[in-house]
Amino acid sequence: MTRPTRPAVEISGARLSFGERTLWSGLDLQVRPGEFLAVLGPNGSGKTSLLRVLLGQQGLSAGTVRVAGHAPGGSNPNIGYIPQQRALEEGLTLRGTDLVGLGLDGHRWGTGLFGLSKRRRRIADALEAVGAESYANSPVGRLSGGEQQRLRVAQALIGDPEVLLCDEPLLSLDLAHQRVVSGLIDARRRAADTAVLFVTHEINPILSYVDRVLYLVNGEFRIGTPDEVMSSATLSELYRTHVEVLRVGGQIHVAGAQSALCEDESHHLTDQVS
Ligand SMILES: Nc1ncnc2c1ncn2[C@@H]1O[C@H](COP(=O)(O)OP(=O)(O)OP(=O)(O)O)[C@@H](O)[C@H]1O
Repeated sequence: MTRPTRPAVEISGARLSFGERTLWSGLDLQVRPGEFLAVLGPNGSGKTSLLRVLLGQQGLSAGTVRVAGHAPGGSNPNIGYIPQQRALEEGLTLRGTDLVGLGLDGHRWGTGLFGLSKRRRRIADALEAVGAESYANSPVGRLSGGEQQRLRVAQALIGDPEVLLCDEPLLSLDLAHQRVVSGLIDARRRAADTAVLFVTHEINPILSYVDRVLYLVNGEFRIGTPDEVMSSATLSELYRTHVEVLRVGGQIHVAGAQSALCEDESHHLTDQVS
């Protein structure tokens, strides 16, 4: 599919405040078609809120935003969304094919036989792309976290979105599944020029895919390549305390500012021993 040449996401002069508290302000960001942007920052820095703004679920306090050429809100079939990983209820009898088919809602499909068979084909292709064919007819509540997550990726990608918003899609997946899921997302943006905004606490599993980082801390932010943003100088400035960034074996390890970063430590240790 040919993508428009305009930015996939355009954010200008954006501010989001709740009462006295400003999560971010003066945010200007343009995300290109096919670009992979990682959104990083400690708990409560406003990463999920940014996705909610792009989805039209949260209004800005100031500024403007356009996603796939439109103001957010309504159902926008040009946006794919992978929500934060939550285990689906065990008793849920919905099958994988049904879950993935929900991703086609908002798209126009004929109701005749042709429309239905086209829809079935589309669902089968999406399931195949994430390697989920073997469990596509099982009740989703009985599947493992990794299997459920593959189905969510298929659901988000089935409409061939221009913009893919991912909220911690690797959370609670083991390393092998982290690689599979992040690899699928990367493959799609390369093949179809899909812009990816990927909220995460841990950059290492996706480091080789990331073009730019948006790092949010305490009302401040930096935008740049991983080398520009993930440096001792930049993070020390952002956290207003000494932070040491080490590159070891192609991975980034952040030390210091323990209280602000403590949740990252277990992930770093996991990665180090792998
Ligand atoms: N509608 C709202 N009204 C008031 N406060 C809100 C609202 N939505 C979010 N917040 C607050 O804004 C802050 C940022 O929340 P957000 O979920 O965006 O952070 P986050 O960076 O995604 O955090 P985490 O890493 O913990 O998921 C939190 O302190 C949250 O309580």
